[in-house]
Amino acid sequence: MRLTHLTLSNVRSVVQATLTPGPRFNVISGDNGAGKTSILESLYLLSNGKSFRGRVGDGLVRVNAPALEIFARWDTASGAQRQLGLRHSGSDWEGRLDGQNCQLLSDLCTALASVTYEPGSHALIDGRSDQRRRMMDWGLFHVEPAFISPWRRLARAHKQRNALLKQRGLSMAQLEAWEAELAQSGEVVTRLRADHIDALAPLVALWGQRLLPELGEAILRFLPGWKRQELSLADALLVNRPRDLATGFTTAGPHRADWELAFAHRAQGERLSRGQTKLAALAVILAQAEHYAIQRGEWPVVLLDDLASELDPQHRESVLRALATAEAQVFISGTVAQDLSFPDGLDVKKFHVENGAVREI
Ligand SMILES: Nc1ncnc2c1ncn2[C@@H]1O[C@H](COP(=O)(O)OP(=O)(O)OP(=O)(O)O)[C@@H](O)[C@H]1O
Repeated sequence: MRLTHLTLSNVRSVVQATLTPGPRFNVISGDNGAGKTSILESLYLLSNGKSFRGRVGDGLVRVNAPALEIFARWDTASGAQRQLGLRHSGSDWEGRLDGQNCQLLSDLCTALASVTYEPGSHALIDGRSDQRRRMMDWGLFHVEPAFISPWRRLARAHKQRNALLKQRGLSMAQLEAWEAELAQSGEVVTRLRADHIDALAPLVALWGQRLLPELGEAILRFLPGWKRQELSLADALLVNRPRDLATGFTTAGPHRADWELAFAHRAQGERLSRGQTKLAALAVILAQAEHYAIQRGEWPVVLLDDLASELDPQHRESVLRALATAEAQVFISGTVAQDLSFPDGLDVKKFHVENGAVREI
Protein backbone atom coordinates (compact mmCIF):
# COMPACT_ATOMS: atom_id res chain seq x y z
CA MET A 1 0.00 0.00 0.00
CA ARG A 2 1.41 3.34 -0.98
CA LEU A 3 -0.31 6.56 -0.11
CA THR A 4 -0.19 9.03 -2.95
CA HIS A 5 -2.24 11.82 -1.39
CA LEU A 6 -3.27 12.97 2.08
CA THR A 7 -5.34 16.00 3.06
CA LEU A 8 -6.28 16.77 6.63
CA SER A 9 -8.41 19.60 7.97
CA ASN A 10 -9.05 20.66 11.56
CA VAL A 11 -6.91 17.94 13.14
CA ARG A 12 -5.60 19.42 16.41
CA SER A 13 -3.70 22.61 15.41
CA VAL A 14 -3.68 21.78 11.68
CA VAL A 15 -6.28 23.93 9.88
CA GLN A 16 -5.54 22.34 6.54
CA ALA A 17 -2.55 20.46 5.15
CA THR A 18 -1.92 18.46 2.01
CA LEU A 19 0.91 16.01 1.44
CA THR A 20 1.95 14.11 -1.64
CA PRO A 21 3.98 11.33 -0.01
CA GLY A 22 6.86 9.55 -1.70
CA PRO A 23 6.61 5.77 -2.24
CA ARG A 24 9.23 4.84 0.38
CA PHE A 25 10.40 7.09 3.21
CA ASN A 26 8.59 10.23 4.29
CA VAL A 27 10.23 12.20 7.04
CA ILE A 28 8.07 14.77 8.82
CA SER A 29 10.13 17.17 10.88
CA GLY A 30 9.32 20.22 12.98
CA ASP A 31 9.66 21.64 16.45
CA ASN A 32 7.73 20.35 19.46
CA GLY A 33 4.04 21.14 19.09
CA ALA A 34 4.38 21.91 15.36
CA GLY A 35 1.80 19.28 14.37
CA LYS A 36 3.93 16.32 13.18
CA THR A 37 2.11 13.74 15.28
CA SER A 38 -1.25 15.10 14.12
CA ILE A 39 -0.36 13.97 10.58
CA LEU A 40 0.48 10.44 11.69
CA GLU A 41 -2.60 10.39 13.93
CA SER A 42 -4.74 11.22 10.89
CA LEU A 43 -3.43 8.17 9.06
CA TYR A 44 -3.83 6.04 12.17
CA LEU A 45 -7.43 7.25 12.48
CA LEU A 46 -8.21 6.13 8.93
CA SER A 47 -7.05 2.61 9.69
CA ASN A 48 -8.19 2.28 13.32
CA GLY A 49 -11.22 4.55 13.80
CA LYS A 50 -9.52 6.33 16.69
CA SER A 51 -6.22 7.99 17.50
CA PHE A 52 -3.35 6.30 19.31
CA ARG A 53 -3.70 9.17 21.79
CA GLY A 54 -7.36 8.44 22.53
CA ARG A 55 -10.77 8.83 20.96
CA VAL A 56 -11.58 11.50 18.38
CA GLY A 57 -13.80 13.21 20.96
CA ASP A 58 -10.84 13.58 23.33
CA GLY A 59 -9.28 16.56 21.57
CA LEU A 60 -8.44 15.43 18.06
CA VAL A 61 -10.87 17.89 16.43
CA ARG A 62 -9.43 21.41 16.30
CA VAL A 63 -10.84 23.66 19.01
CA ASN A 64 -13.89 25.60 17.70
CA ALA A 65 -14.07 23.53 14.49
CA PRO A 66 -17.26 21.44 13.97
CA ALA A 67 -15.42 18.34 12.71
CA LEU A 68 -12.15 17.08 11.33
CA GLU A 69 -11.85 15.83 7.75
CA ILE A 70 -9.27 13.48 6.33
CA PHE A 71 -8.94 12.27 2.77
CA ALA A 72 -6.38 9.73 1.55
CA ARG A 73 -5.69 8.06 -1.76
CA TRP A 74 -3.39 5.07 -2.16
CA ASP A 75 -2.21 2.48 -4.67
CA THR A 76 -2.40 -1.23 -3.92
CA ALA A 77 0.06 -3.90 -5.06
CA SER A 78 -2.52 -5.18 -7.55
CA GLY A 79 -2.51 -1.78 -9.28
CA ALA A 80 -5.85 -0.54 -7.94
CA GLN A 81 -6.28 3.01 -6.75
CA ARG A 82 -8.35 3.38 -3.59
CA GLN A 83 -9.60 6.37 -1.67
CA LEU A 84 -11.09 7.02 1.69
CA GLY A 85 -12.64 10.12 3.22
CA LEU A 86 -13.69 10.60 6.82
CA ARG A 87 -15.48 13.47 8.53
CA HIS A 88 -15.64 13.08 12.30
CA SER A 89 -17.09 15.51 14.84
CA GLY A 90 -16.00 13.51 17.88
CA SER A 91 -19.44 11.95 18.23
CA ASP A 92 -20.82 11.55 14.68
CA TRP A 93 -18.97 10.49 11.60
CA GLU A 94 -19.48 10.05 7.88
CA GLY A 95 -17.15 8.04 5.70
CA ARG A 96 -16.76 7.24 2.04
CA LEU A 97 -14.66 4.38 0.74
CA ASP A 98 -13.94 4.31 -3.00
CA GLY A 99 -16.80 6.73 -3.59
CA GLN A 100 -19.40 4.73 -1.63
CA ASN A 101 -20.91 5.75 1.71
CA CYS A 102 -19.80 3.48 4.54
CA GLN A 103 -22.19 2.39 7.31
CA LEU A 104 -19.68 0.77 9.65
CA LEU A 105 -16.49 2.42 10.85
CA SER A 106 -14.91 -1.06 11.02
CA ASP A 107 -15.49 -1.54 7.25
CA LEU A 108 -13.90 1.80 6.56
CA CYS A 109 -10.91 1.02 8.74
CA THR A 110 -9.97 -2.37 7.32
CA ALA A 111 -9.30 -0.87 3.87
CA LEU A 112 -6.11 0.98 4.72
CA ALA A 113 -3.79 -1.17 6.83
CA SER A 114 -1.09 0.47 8.90
CA VAL A 115 1.19 -0.47 11.77
CA THR A 116 2.28 2.21 14.19
CA TYR A 117 5.12 2.80 16.53
CA GLU A 118 4.46 5.75 18.84
CA PRO A 119 5.98 6.76 22.17
CA GLY A 120 3.37 4.71 24.10
CA SER A 121 4.25 1.51 22.21
CA HIS A 122 6.81 0.49 24.85
CA ALA A 123 3.69 -0.79 26.68
CA LEU A 124 3.67 -3.71 24.22
CA ILE A 125 6.68 -4.99 26.14
CA ASP A 126 6.28 -3.61 29.65
CA GLY A 127 2.56 -2.72 29.87
CA ARG A 128 -0.72 -4.53 30.42
CA SER A 129 -1.78 -7.54 28.40
CA ASP A 130 -4.71 -5.85 26.60
CA GLN A 131 -2.37 -3.95 24.27
CA ARG A 132 -0.51 -7.16 23.36
CA ARG A 133 -3.81 -8.98 22.82
CA ARG A 134 -5.06 -6.17 20.57
CA MET A 135 -1.88 -6.36 18.53
CA MET A 136 -2.17 -10.15 18.14
CA ASP A 137 -5.84 -9.87 17.14
CA TRP A 138 -5.09 -7.02 14.67
CA GLY A 139 -2.83 -9.43 12.80
CA LEU A 140 -5.47 -12.15 12.78
CA PHE A 141 -8.25 -9.79 11.66
CA HIS A 142 -6.19 -8.79 8.66
CA VAL A 143 -4.73 -12.14 7.59
CA GLU A 144 -7.12 -14.82 8.89
CA PRO A 145 -10.73 -14.56 7.68
CA ALA A 146 -11.73 -17.52 9.90
CA PHE A 147 -10.91 -15.50 13.03
CA ILE A 148 -13.66 -12.89 13.06
CA SER A 149 -16.72 -15.09 13.62
CA PRO A 150 -15.38 -17.15 16.60
CA TRP A 151 -13.82 -13.97 18.05
CA ARG A 152 -17.24 -12.26 18.04
CA ARG A 153 -18.94 -15.36 19.50
CA LEU A 154 -16.29 -15.57 22.20
CA ALA A 155 -16.68 -11.89 23.14
CA ARG A 156 -20.46 -12.34 23.44
CA ALA A 157 -20.25 -15.58 25.44
CA HIS A 158 -17.69 -14.05 27.79
CA LYS A 159 -19.94 -11.04 28.39
CA GLN A 160 -23.00 -13.23 28.97
CA ARG A 161 -21.16 -15.56 31.38
CA ASN A 162 -19.88 -12.58 33.38
CA ALA A 163 -23.41 -11.11 33.54
CA LEU A 164 -24.80 -14.43 34.79
CA LEU A 165 -22.02 -14.84 37.39
CA LYS A 166 -23.14 -11.55 38.94
CA GLN A 167 -26.82 -12.57 39.09
CA ARG A 168 -28.48 -13.77 42.28
CA GLY A 169 -30.36 -17.03 41.74
CA LEU A 170 -28.80 -17.56 38.33
CA SER A 171 -30.03 -20.30 36.03
CA MET A 172 -27.41 -23.10 35.96
CA ALA A 173 -28.77 -24.29 32.59
CA GLN A 174 -28.11 -20.85 31.12
CA LEU A 175 -24.65 -20.70 32.63
CA GLU A 176 -23.79 -24.11 31.18
CA ALA A 177 -25.07 -23.10 27.76
CA TRP A 178 -22.91 -19.95 27.67
CA GLU A 179 -19.93 -21.87 29.03
CA ALA A 180 -20.28 -24.37 26.20
CA GLU A 181 -20.37 -21.54 23.66
CA LEU A 182 -17.40 -19.82 25.35
CA ALA A 183 -15.40 -23.04 25.40
CA GLN A 184 -16.16 -23.86 21.78
CA SER A 185 -15.40 -20.43 20.30
CA GLY A 186 -12.54 -19.87 22.77
CA GLU A 187 -10.72 -23.03 21.68
CA VAL A 188 -10.90 -21.91 18.02
CA VAL A 189 -9.71 -18.37 18.83
CA THR A 190 -6.88 -19.76 20.97
CA ARG A 191 -5.69 -22.18 18.29
CA LEU A 192 -5.61 -19.35 15.73
CA ARG A 193 -3.79 -17.03 18.15
CA ALA A 194 -1.23 -19.74 18.98
CA ASP A 195 -0.63 -20.38 15.24
CA HIS A 196 -0.31 -16.64 14.62
CA ILE A 197 2.34 -16.23 17.34
CA ASP A 198 4.17 -19.30 15.98
CA ALA A 199 4.20 -17.67 12.54
CA LEU A 200 5.39 -14.33 13.97
CA ALA A 201 8.14 -15.85 16.13
CA PRO A 202 10.82 -16.30 13.41
CA LEU A 203 10.10 -12.81 12.07
CA VAL A 204 10.40 -11.31 15.55
CA ALA A 205 13.73 -13.17 15.93
CA LEU A 206 14.87 -11.68 12.60
CA TRP A 207 13.86 -8.10 13.48
CA GLY A 208 15.32 -8.56 16.97
CA GLN A 209 18.62 -9.58 15.38
CA ARG A 210 18.53 -6.48 13.18
CA LEU A 211 17.61 -4.00 15.89
CA LEU A 212 19.01 -5.48 19.11
CA PRO A 213 21.68 -8.05 18.21
CA GLU A 214 23.42 -7.51 21.57
CA LEU A 215 20.50 -9.14 23.43
CA GLY A 216 20.78 -12.44 21.58
CA GLU A 217 17.88 -14.32 20.00
CA ALA A 218 14.42 -12.82 20.56
CA ILE A 219 12.01 -15.56 21.63
CA LEU A 220 8.27 -14.94 21.30
CA ARG A 221 5.95 -17.16 23.31
CA PHE A 222 2.15 -17.44 23.38
CA LEU A 223 0.28 -17.46 26.71
CA PRO A 224 -3.27 -18.80 26.23
CA GLY A 225 -4.92 -17.30 29.35
CA TRP A 226 -5.47 -20.58 31.21
CA LYS A 227 -3.46 -23.78 31.88
CA ARG A 228 -4.06 -25.07 28.38
CA GLN A 229 -1.43 -27.82 28.68
CA GLU A 230 -3.36 -29.35 31.55
CA LEU A 231 -7.02 -28.55 30.85
CA SER A 232 -9.39 -27.98 27.97
CA LEU A 233 -11.16 -24.62 28.18
CA ALA A 234 -14.45 -26.37 29.04
CA ASP A 235 -12.75 -28.12 31.98
CA ALA A 236 -11.00 -24.93 33.11
CA LEU A 237 -14.34 -23.09 33.20
CA LEU A 238 -15.89 -25.91 35.19
CA VAL A 239 -13.00 -26.15 37.66
CA ASN A 240 -12.96 -22.35 38.13
CA ARG A 241 -16.73 -22.02 38.43
CA PRO A 242 -16.90 -21.79 42.27
CA ARG A 243 -14.17 -19.11 42.27
CA ASP A 244 -15.81 -17.26 39.35
CA LEU A 245 -19.18 -17.32 41.14
CA ALA A 246 -17.51 -15.83 44.23
CA THR A 247 -15.67 -13.09 42.31
CA GLY A 248 -18.48 -12.42 39.82
CA PHE A 249 -16.32 -12.67 36.71
CA THR A 250 -14.47 -15.18 34.55
CA THR A 251 -10.99 -15.45 36.06
CA ALA A 252 -9.23 -17.51 33.40
CA GLY A 253 -9.76 -17.98 29.67
CA PRO A 254 -8.89 -16.55 26.26
CA HIS A 255 -9.85 -13.03 27.40
CA ARG A 256 -6.58 -13.15 29.34
CA ALA A 257 -4.45 -14.41 26.44
CA ASP A 258 -1.08 -12.77 26.09
CA TRP A 259 2.40 -13.17 24.61
CA GLU A 260 5.82 -12.54 26.04
CA LEU A 261 9.17 -11.71 24.54
CA ALA A 262 12.41 -13.00 26.04
CA PHE A 263 16.00 -12.55 24.87
CA ALA A 264 18.65 -15.27 24.98
CA HIS A 265 21.22 -12.98 26.62
CA ARG A 266 18.87 -11.55 29.24
CA ALA A 267 18.08 -13.38 32.45
CA GLN A 268 14.37 -13.81 33.20
CA GLY A 269 13.07 -10.81 35.13
CA GLU A 270 15.99 -8.58 34.09
CA ARG A 271 14.45 -5.34 32.87
CA LEU A 272 15.32 -3.84 29.53
CA SER A 273 16.41 -0.19 29.37
CA ARG A 274 13.93 2.33 27.90
CA GLY A 275 15.76 2.40 24.58
CA GLN A 276 15.92 -1.42 24.47
CA THR A 277 12.21 -1.66 25.35
CA LYS A 278 11.43 0.71 22.50
CA LEU A 279 13.52 -1.33 20.05
CA ALA A 280 11.97 -4.60 21.23
CA ALA A 281 8.46 -3.16 20.66
CA LEU A 282 9.56 -1.92 17.23
CA ALA A 283 10.91 -5.38 16.36
CA VAL A 284 7.51 -6.95 17.14
CA ILE A 285 5.59 -4.26 15.21
CA LEU A 286 7.80 -4.59 12.14
CA ALA A 287 7.65 -8.38 12.32
CA GLN A 288 3.89 -8.15 12.25
CA ALA A 289 4.03 -5.78 9.29
CA GLU A 290 6.25 -8.25 7.45
CA HIS A 291 3.92 -11.12 8.30
CA TYR A 292 1.05 -9.10 6.85
CA ALA A 293 3.16 -8.49 3.71
CA ILE A 294 3.90 -12.22 3.32
CA GLN A 295 0.23 -13.13 3.71
CA ARG A 296 -1.34 -10.28 1.74
CA GLY A 297 1.32 -9.57 -0.89
CA GLU A 298 1.86 -5.97 0.16
CA TRP A 299 3.20 -4.13 3.19
CA PRO A 300 0.91 -2.10 5.41
CA VAL A 301 1.87 1.56 5.75
CA VAL A 302 4.41 1.94 8.57
CA LEU A 303 3.96 4.95 10.89
CA LEU A 304 6.80 5.80 13.27
CA ASP A 305 6.13 8.73 15.55
CA ASP A 306 9.08 10.32 17.29
CA LEU A 307 11.28 7.41 16.19
CA ALA A 308 14.70 8.73 17.09
CA SER A 309 14.17 9.90 20.66
CA GLU A 310 15.90 7.73 23.26
CA LEU A 311 17.93 5.91 20.59
CA ASP A 312 21.68 6.33 20.39
CA PRO A 313 23.17 7.11 16.94
CA GLN A 314 24.23 3.50 16.39
CA HIS A 315 20.74 2.09 17.06
CA ARG A 316 19.14 4.87 15.01
CA GLU A 317 21.32 3.77 12.13
CA SER A 318 20.48 0.08 12.55
CA VAL A 319 16.74 0.90 12.59
CA LEU A 320 17.02 2.87 9.34
CA ARG A 321 19.21 0.20 7.73
CA ALA A 322 16.72 -2.49 8.74
CA LEU A 323 13.76 -0.45 7.48
CA ALA A 324 15.56 0.01 4.17
CA THR A 325 15.33 -3.77 3.63
CA ALA A 326 11.51 -3.69 3.99
CA GLU A 327 9.44 -2.76 0.96
CA ALA A 328 7.06 -0.65 3.01
CA GLN A 329 6.05 2.96 2.65
CA VAL A 330 7.22 4.55 5.89
CA PHE A 331 6.29 7.81 7.63
CA ILE A 332 8.74 8.98 10.31
CA SER A 333 8.22 12.02 12.48
CA GLY A 334 10.83 13.71 14.61
CA THR A 335 12.14 17.08 15.73
CA VAL A 336 14.65 18.79 13.48
CA ALA A 337 17.35 18.10 16.04
CA GLN A 338 16.97 14.32 15.60
CA ASP A 339 18.88 14.20 12.36
CA LEU A 340 18.27 10.89 10.59
CA SER A 341 20.98 9.66 8.26
CA PHE A 342 19.51 7.23 5.76
CA PRO A 343 21.63 4.69 3.87
CA ASP A 344 22.70 6.01 0.44
CA GLY A 345 20.40 5.55 -2.51
CA LEU A 346 17.14 5.48 -0.53
CA ASP A 347 14.09 7.34 -1.76
CA VAL A 348 13.45 9.85 1.05
CA LYS A 349 10.93 12.66 0.84
CA LYS A 350 11.08 15.33 3.52
CA PHE A 351 8.35 17.54 4.91
CA HIS A 352 8.59 20.32 7.43
CA VAL A 353 5.72 21.28 9.74
CA GLU A 354 5.47 24.70 11.31
CA ASN A 355 2.42 25.99 13.17
CA GLY A 356 0.30 23.27 11.60
CA ALA A 357 1.36 24.10 8.01
CA VAL A 358 3.23 21.46 5.99
CA ARG A 359 5.73 22.15 3.23
CA GLU A 360 7.92 19.80 1.26
CA ILE A 361 11.66 20.40 1.58
N1 LIG B 1 -7.97 20.18 19.69
C1 LIG B 1 -6.96 21.01 19.44
N2 LIG B 1 -7.19 22.21 18.82
C2 LIG B 1 -6.16 23.05 18.54
N3 LIG B 1 -4.88 22.75 18.83
C3 LIG B 1 -4.59 21.59 19.44
C4 LIG B 1 -5.61 20.67 19.78
N4 LIG B 1 -5.05 19.58 20.37
C5 LIG B 1 -3.72 19.83 20.40
N5 LIG B 1 -3.45 21.03 19.86
C6 LIG B 1 -2.13 21.64 19.64
O1 LIG B 1 -1.65 21.05 18.45
C7 LIG B 1 -0.24 21.09 18.42
C8 LIG B 1 0.21 19.89 17.66
O2 LIG B 1 0.53 18.82 18.43
P1 LIG B 1 1.35 17.56 17.86
O3 LIG B 1 1.30 16.59 18.98
O4 LIG B 1 0.86 17.13 16.54
O5 LIG B 1 2.80 18.18 17.71
P2 LIG B 1 4.21 17.47 17.44
O6 LIG B 1 4.84 18.25 16.33
O7 LIG B 1 4.07 16.03 17.22
O8 LIG B 1 4.96 17.75 18.80
P3 LIG B 1 6.07 16.91 19.63
O9 LIG B 1 7.36 16.97 18.86
O10 LIG B 1 6.17 17.71 20.90
O11 LIG B 1 5.55 15.54 19.83
C9 LIG B 1 0.20 21.30 19.86
O12 LIG B 1 0.78 22.60 19.92
C10 LIG B 1 -1.09 21.28 20.67
O13 LIG B 1 -1.09 22.25 21.67
